[in-house]
Amino acid sequence: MPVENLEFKTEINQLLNLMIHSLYSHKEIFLRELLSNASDAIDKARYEALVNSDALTDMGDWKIKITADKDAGTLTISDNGIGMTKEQIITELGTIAHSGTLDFMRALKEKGDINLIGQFGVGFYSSFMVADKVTVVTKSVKGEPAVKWESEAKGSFTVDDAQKQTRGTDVILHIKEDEKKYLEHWEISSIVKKYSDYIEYPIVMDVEREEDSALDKGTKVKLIKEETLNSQKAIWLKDKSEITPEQYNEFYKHVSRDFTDPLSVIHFKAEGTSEFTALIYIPSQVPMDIFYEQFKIGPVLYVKRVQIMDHCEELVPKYLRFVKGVVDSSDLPLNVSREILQNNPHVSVINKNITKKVLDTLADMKQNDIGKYRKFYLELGKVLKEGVHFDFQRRETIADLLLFRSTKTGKDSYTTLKEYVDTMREGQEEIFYITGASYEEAAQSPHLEKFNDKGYEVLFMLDEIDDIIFGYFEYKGKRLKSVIKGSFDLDKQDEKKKEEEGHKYEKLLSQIKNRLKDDVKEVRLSGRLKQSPCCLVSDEGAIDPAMERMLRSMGKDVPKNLRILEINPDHPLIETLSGVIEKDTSAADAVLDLLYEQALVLDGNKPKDPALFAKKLTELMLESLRRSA
Ligand SMILES: Nc1ncnc2c1ncn2[C@@H]1O[C@H](COP(=O)(O)OP(=O)(O)OP(=O)(O)O)[C@@H](O)[C@H]1O
Repeated sequence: MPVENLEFKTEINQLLNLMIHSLYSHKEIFLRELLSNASDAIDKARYEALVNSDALTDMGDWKIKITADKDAGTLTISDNGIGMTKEQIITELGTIAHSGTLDFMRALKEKGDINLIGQFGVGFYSSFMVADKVTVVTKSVKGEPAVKWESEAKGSFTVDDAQKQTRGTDVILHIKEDEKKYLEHWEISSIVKKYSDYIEYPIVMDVEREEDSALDKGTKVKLIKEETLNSQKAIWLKDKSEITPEQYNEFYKHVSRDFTDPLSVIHFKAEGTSEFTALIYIPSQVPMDIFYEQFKIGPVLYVKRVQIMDHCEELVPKYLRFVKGVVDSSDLPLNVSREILQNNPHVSVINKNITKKVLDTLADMKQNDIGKYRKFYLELGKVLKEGVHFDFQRRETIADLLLFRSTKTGKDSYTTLKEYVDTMREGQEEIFYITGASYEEAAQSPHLEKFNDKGYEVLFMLDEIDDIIFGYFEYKGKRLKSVIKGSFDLDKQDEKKKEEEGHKYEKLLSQIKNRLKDDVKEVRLSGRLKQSPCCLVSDEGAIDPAMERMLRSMGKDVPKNLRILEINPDHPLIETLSGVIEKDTSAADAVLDLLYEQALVLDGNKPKDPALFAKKLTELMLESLRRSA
């Protein structure tokens, strides 16, 4: 076939430009990435051989070979893995941008930090940090002719026929003039030890050694010997005492594609009805895409040391989707399918065990190292708390792990549900909470006035999903109740007073109802206001306004939900207004409109008609200035 010249996809081009000009200080990671690709390719071939016995005849002797040719200035990484067909190599290495690349470019734009590279699957392209040209020669397990891919990362790559008899891939790096140290045996060997020691296939290299000659005693001869650079033992199968914290961290970076050290390591072996080993990590940073649908959930699944699946979502509940790691089961069949996984008793035992271990680890951290726990919570608490809604059995255990700011903690401290309940006012039957977009917004809400006045603590719920999670939750027999929904009478005296005032304000209430009939469903006297004249509240079972706004911003069709306007009978504005309306029913209509618009603003909304609102305010300001002029 003639040589084909193809263009890289735009995003890949941008990435390649970055790689070529990168000042990133850990360029050595290119080798880690290529060895990891080689190991993945062997995993795939090995799996293929196991489930499809016709596919590979020469299975076994799996190996990754590194060859440094100082004369040619090339470093070659060869594997006898699955290989690529022509079609695959064009898509995989040029025309589709893997999600890792896209996420990396996006993160780079936001944070401008090349160090983020370790977090994303930009693996192969990191070769261009040390090479000015890369050639890939590969032969697929599918038996198609071998292909050669080549590029200098200048916008395009070529694809051509190649001569290669054996299955697998050779990645040949033409090392840049100033990166020649990567052709040295000691350098390569130390990088392999540092990053890729746990790779379970031998990573070998030909090394020249001087040895005593067997033929001519007393003389030395130079011999080329193949040496294995890695210890090859799957880290999760080693004894804990044999593993250093650095090795644990390095392996974490390998499985998670995160470049920061993990927050916690959980390594355990289960024996009994189900036999498995798990090496699970809690990350220290929230993964960028954790709230996207395409986020890959679950640890890598191995069955008897054979990698079966990159991410096995059946092994962890969704609210623990931030955990990364490896599970190696001795009970599952090698050709395990998604259907088998969904109904397999061993899988549910593993899931239960991991869930318990992670929750226990978090509880322990919270108890013994609250600083570290807060760091975890600020990053990942939002995901963990989904468990209160979805994991009925463990909802109180998870609830005990949650931290809240409240009207009593201030901005920088936290309380827990347990502390809240332990210090509840006598006779208080419910746990009060307020939703809001920020601490400041919630803290200044008029809905809190009476609660503050009477000394009731109110928890702040600042994530959009909070109302859904906590709206129907009971903790130790106490219901959680939103202070912006339903009506409140915080003491018996208030109730009586409201009855009397209801009579006094009858005309005012009916006039407001009349004036705002299209905007609010009800107008009533408030039991929760102290300083403000009015506020908007929802019915007990209604959707939270923050949630409603979020759904609308996502383009969802949410039915219009009329709110209730509550007015404060003790506020001088309301009293004066009532006096005016008693004399002339419609004399204060403009003020009633403003009152409603103001309640909307306080609620985090725009006024109904911002231009009209501004005009009315201007008129009022002018009037007041004229009076004092
Ligand atoms: N040695 C290899 N043998 C077979 N296929 C390979 C090899 N190296 C790369 N590939 C193919 O090229 C694709 C792109 O590789 P790249 O390193 O850029 O990203 P990735 O490995 O998919 O992502 P990540 O680095 O997150 O694992 C791989 O998914 C794989 O399909």
